[in-house]
Amino acid sequence: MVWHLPPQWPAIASRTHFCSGCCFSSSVLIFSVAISRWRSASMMILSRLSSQLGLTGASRFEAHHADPGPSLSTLGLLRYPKHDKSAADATAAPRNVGHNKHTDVGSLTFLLAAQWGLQYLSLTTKRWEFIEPPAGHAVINVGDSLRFLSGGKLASVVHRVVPLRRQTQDEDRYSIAYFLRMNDGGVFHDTTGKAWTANDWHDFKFGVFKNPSALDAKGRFLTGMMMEESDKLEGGEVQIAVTA
Ligand SMILES: O=C(O)CCC(=O)C(=O)O
Ligand SMILES: [Fe+2]
Repeated sequence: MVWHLPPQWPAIASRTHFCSGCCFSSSVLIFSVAISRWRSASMMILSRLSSQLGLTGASRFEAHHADPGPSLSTLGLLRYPKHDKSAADATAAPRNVGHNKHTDVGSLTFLLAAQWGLQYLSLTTKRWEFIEPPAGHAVINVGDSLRFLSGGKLASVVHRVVPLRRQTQDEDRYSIAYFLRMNDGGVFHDTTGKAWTANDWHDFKFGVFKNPSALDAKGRFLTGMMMEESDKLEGGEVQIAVTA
């Protein structure tokens, strides 16, 4: 889903550079306004989806995302450092820059990025396809908990971040993601019928991100059980995990 950002919303979507010092501290207010607006927009989307699916009362998606939580909803600011494997100092250059294939842990993700790099796994072509950074818009992903809560009626997108040219990225890439997550203790069932609380699923999946080969050799949890049958991709796999 691509979401149009109204012009009066904080102008952070088109930024292609942030430093961790002055840029960040001068942006705290902007980020808090952004979080509040993205949360409102996310709740509106949840409400429309609940109505479309005929959900009522406590089974509506909004009921699992009450404010104040507690919840693990969060804002992430990601930097993918530039690198060039063929450069003279290639040994010192960052390697394996990107984000490995995954589905998002929570309910909805509001993703802003002005630079290329995001790919999704097309269920139609069975290939990784680049998503053109949509100027003035956010990309919105359905995450695992919303997919499971909806009993599979809503699908999560398997996605990853890769350098545009395989070994080279000419500039740092930045993205901002607002992750709306269910209230702690909220329960859903995965595709095997196993019950999880939202926070247990979050913690388990972050363990998988850190150590996929030990905890999730088949990539089932990484991909929110979206790739049970169709893990055959054109273009091969890349193992990438480095952001800063
Ligand atoms: O940086 C991006 O464009 C995507 C980041 C992402 O998929 C994530 O943090 O879950
Ligand atoms: Fe993601």
